[in-house]
Amino acid sequence: MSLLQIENLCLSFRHYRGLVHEAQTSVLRGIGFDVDRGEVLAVIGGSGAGKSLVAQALFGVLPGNALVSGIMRFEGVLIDKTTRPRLLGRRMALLPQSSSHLDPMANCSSQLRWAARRGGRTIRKADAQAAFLRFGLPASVGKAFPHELSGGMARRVMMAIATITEPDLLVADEPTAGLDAGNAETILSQLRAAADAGGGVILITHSLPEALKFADRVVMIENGQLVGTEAAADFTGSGASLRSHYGQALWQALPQNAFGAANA
Ligand SMILES: Nc1ncnc2c1ncn2[C@@H]1O[C@H](COP(=O)(O)OP(=O)(O)OP(=O)(O)O)[C@@H](O)[C@H]1O
Ligand code: NI
Repeated sequence: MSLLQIENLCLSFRHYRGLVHEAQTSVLRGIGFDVDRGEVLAVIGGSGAGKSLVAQALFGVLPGNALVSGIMRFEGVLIDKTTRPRLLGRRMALLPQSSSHLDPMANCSSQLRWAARRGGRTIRKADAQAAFLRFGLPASVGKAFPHELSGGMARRVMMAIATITEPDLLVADEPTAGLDAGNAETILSQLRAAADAGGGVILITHSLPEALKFADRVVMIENGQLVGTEAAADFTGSGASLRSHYGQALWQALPQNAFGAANA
């Protein structure tokens, strides 16, 4: 049984035109994919494609004017209002795209401890320091407030928070945005290690090379629709093994392949 199944996920936003006319804008249409234990699944697509909304729908953190339909299951159990609170933070955790999700009024160590407690764990000072160190952060970061962090540090603090309970499913929404190559590699390697240890990981990214280096499969989203699911290993050579046009186009668009094609 898959760790996570998403079937026919549709999402639209309700808004008003003028004072009385209600309209709906459809932003996700018929999205479906599975994630298995031991797997990193990359969700790739351009800006505005709908990647973050898939994650927000899964975690139930959409704005009030969102209308969602479709089926999501965690280990076969339907994710709904009753089951989701038992899963969040314990069995599945989200690394959000924006660091505005950190509480501006609390230091990083408190936020890490809260996350652990929400997931049913109590951590000691040494555990907190070790969690920060895993992402290249000094122990002193524990006393820092979010406004004292650089963008890349804030992202790494959020990663420490998301992973503190060792969730079965980790969804990382553009985890390397704003990070230098070394820190990006650290985070992506930790995601890979979480999957290799038996968890499932969804890696949301713009970058095909990043996805291919760390993921097993790649799901492609364009304009709110799924336009291809490919094994990462099929992005090779001329791309003849790729089943989707979108996958082939993405592969051909990589600079090294365009160079190869020009010299073929
Ligand atoms: N609260 C909202 N109300 C209305 N439209 C929204 C809302 N949030 C997102 N959208 C729209 O839904 C679409 C998908 O947004 P989403 O944030 O999922 O894109 P994304 O693929 O994550 O992009 P990026 O790579 O830039 O983060 C966009 O067109 C966006 O404008
Ligand atoms: Ni996004």
